[in-house]
Amino acid sequence: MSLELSLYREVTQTLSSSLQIETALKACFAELQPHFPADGIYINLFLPASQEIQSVAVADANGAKQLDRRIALTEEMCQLLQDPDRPLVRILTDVHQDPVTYHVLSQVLPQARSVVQLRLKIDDTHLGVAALYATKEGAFNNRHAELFRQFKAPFSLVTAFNLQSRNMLADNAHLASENRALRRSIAGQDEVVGARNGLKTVMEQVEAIAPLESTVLITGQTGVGKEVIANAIHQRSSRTGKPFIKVNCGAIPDSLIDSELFGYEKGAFTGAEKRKQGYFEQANGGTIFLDELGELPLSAQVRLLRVLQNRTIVRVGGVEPVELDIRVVAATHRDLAQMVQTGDFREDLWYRLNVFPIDIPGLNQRRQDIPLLVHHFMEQLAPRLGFKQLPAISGEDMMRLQNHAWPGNVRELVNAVERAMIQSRGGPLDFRFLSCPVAGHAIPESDGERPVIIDPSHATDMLVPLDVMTAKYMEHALRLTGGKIHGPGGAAERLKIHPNTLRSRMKKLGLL
Ligand SMILES: Nc1ncnc2c1ncn2[C@@H]1O[C@H](COP(=O)(O)OP(=O)(O)OP(=O)(O)O)[C@@H](O)[C@H]1O
Repeated sequence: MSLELSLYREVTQTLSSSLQIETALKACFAELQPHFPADGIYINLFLPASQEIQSVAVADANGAKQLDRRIALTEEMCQLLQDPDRPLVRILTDVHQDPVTYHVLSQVLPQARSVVQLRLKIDDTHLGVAALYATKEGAFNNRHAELFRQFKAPFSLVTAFNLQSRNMLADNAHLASENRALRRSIAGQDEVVGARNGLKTVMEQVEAIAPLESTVLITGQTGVGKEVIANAIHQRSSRTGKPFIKVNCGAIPDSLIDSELFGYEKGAFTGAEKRKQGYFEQANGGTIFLDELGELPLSAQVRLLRVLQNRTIVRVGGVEPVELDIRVVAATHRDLAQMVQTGDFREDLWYRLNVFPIDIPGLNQRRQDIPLLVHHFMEQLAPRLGFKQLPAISGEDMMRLQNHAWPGNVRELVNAVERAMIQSRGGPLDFRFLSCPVAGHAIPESDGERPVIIDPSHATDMLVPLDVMTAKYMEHALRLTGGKIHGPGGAAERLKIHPNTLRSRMKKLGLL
């Protein structure tokens, strides 16, 4: 058998010996080395779409590596490469002889001084080059070029397949990331955990009202998920993508309500150095979410009513009305109908807001959602708390969670899951700190350690107004905190309400 033929057989076999191009290239170089004064071999691909050369793999006597280096080409270089008259095999006694080769090799193989290059083509498509290189100039002659020429087909095939599988892998990675993004966006829509279970009726109302422009009033206890539902309405409306501005009405001091809600003109008051937009203007085109609406003082209620009626605002210190395109979603944990009766809430405003009320049941009325919620919060918290995989929860502890009273609703559940994850030592989560069963109406004190028994059956038939009861309880809380309202250990923290809300209620109840 001639030298050419036996070499061709060996090289073809080694090139097809591995799916790893660098492994195949290394074995191939071992076969070629005795016949060429070469120090190494490389394969480069031409990527016409991005006008780049992709350096794919390189091998020498010491080893081989897969590269993924991309080198940008000029328009002129691309034209040179695609020139049909570019020879199939070329010897460059000095790499400077060819501008494209020099441009590429100076970046990926700066030690190469001379090369014998084989152009890789399939069906007239220029794929790139396979080349032997030497670290000295003028290493190759015509005999080497002729010997190398016969490998055009095997090198082209191997390169084409490698290119195809690389593209497939890249496509797969791209599809996988698209898939993840889609899942995330679907999850975004379904962020409401329990939408098909305990919140099914609520979500039916959300789906029905979201596409309309109607004002919505969301009611439910603190921490029950009112903001989550307000968000779901916005996301499912035509205003999605536009601003969703949340205003905690209970957190704005009375004296600032007007300027915060409606903005102010330059010079409206001392310190008003330039015009400022209020929450309503910021929400223009989108949705304004008025949380803790029951805390809004009567004076601000009048102005809110005017906005709802006219869809215009006037900035503090201004005269011109500003037209707004706005959807109002309001929420409260208070009984507005009752407040209307006691004169604390304007009846006309209540009628305007109460167009489409959505009441969210407390967590203790939808215990079937608890496992789903726990899983959801574990997934949410895991990255921040450094969990590589989700911790387990024993059946006993899941029972404990399902039997707990949850006076703080979903917010309390989030906190309990976070606390259990922080305390976990790699084993299943331990929820023994929630030691109060439902039946006794025992609820944990805000420090979560000791259960407090609240047993209404000990009350007499003589009921006192709820405000009196609330005032007594607040006084009790202030005694325990030594009069401290806000900050760590303050009454607001222990009663789990915002300090401003506590202050405004104390004011209303005559405690301040
Ligand atoms: N159905 C739900 N799905 C996912 N997360 C929820 C759900 N309900 C509540 N949460 C989470 O529970 C916490 C409290 O919810 P949210 O702030 O919506 O309650 P809220 O009723 O508006 O509270 P507040 O009355 O204090 O304003 C948030 O962290 C929220 O993400």
